[in-house]
Amino acid sequence: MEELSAVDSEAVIATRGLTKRFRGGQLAVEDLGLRVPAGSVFGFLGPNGSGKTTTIRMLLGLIEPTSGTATLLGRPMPGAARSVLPQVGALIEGPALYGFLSGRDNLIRYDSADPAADPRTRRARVGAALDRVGLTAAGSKKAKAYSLGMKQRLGLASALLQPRKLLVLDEPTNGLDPQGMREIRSLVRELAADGTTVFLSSHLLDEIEQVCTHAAVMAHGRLVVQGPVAELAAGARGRLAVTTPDPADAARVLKELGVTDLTVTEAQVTGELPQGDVDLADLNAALVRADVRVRSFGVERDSLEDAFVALTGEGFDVAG
Ligand SMILES: Nc1ncnc2c1ncn2[C@@H]1O[C@H](COP(=O)(O)OP(=O)(O)OP(=O)(O)O)[C@@H](O)[C@H]1O
Repeated sequence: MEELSAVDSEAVIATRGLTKRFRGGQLAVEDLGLRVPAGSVFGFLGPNGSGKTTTIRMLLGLIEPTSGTATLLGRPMPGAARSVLPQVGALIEGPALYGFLSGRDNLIRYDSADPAADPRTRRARVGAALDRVGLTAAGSKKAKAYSLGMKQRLGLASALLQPRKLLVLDEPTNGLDPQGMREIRSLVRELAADGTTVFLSSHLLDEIEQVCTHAAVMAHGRLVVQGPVAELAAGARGRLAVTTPDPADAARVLKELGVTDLTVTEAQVTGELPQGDVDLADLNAALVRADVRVRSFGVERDSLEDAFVALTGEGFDVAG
């Protein structure tokens, strides 16, 4: 078992051939090889139904894989669950809260259920966790009076009662308003700055771009791509945009130079840059030589969303 950690000691989560077929025959996750580097904020991205929750449940030892292996903090799951899980904070599905108890009392109750938690230091631990998520002032309010964002933060506080090497968050901003989303995102950044590896699933691309250092993209139970977010976004080519009072002439020149998928409007031409190395200065010079008057000239950087669509040929169910 120890060789597993020797193979990839810097990976906090590593899976090989991880597969889950449910009893009804539904193949939810297929041959997944995931690698989550230590210290990363890792976005696990995919449309609804692409297998994210099923993967997370296998990682945490809540369900058995049909085949393949998973290691968490270098130890095999589900075999090492008893020694590994105390170092992992998890928030999957909405947090289970007692509405009639205050936020603070919810955490006290949660902490009391942990046999390893010292009762003498409980109040201090709960106070620190409330402080961590910015709920100190609201700590004595009943949880049922909390906004969704506050409930989600209280759930995070419960995952932070003990020091954690890894936090696993399943759709932590689902159902939150923009302000609630921002709060969770900044909390995730703070936790990562303290050295905690954060693995979070989301179906929102811009969220992943804003907060994650690394990402993996799932579609139909399979891994499409994984790596540093900056590299994933660079995977898609940029789109050239030229603003000009002579769009027809500009389009003709650009076409001759290999620009494809041209779109011409009254004052602008956009198109896909040709494959390979293209010097934008040459394109601009060619336009000028052909007496095309250029007001602005540039490449619109593709987002991770463009990269995703290019890779999978599908978009996201953003409403879902
Ligand atoms: N217990 C189960 N029994 C049978 N099929 C299941 C079960 N759980 C999930 N599935 C199916 O497996 C596939 C992947 O589901 P999963 O919940 O892992 O996706 P997801 O990416 O987490 O989506 P969501 O964000 O909607 O939870 C879906 O087609 C789902 O219907």
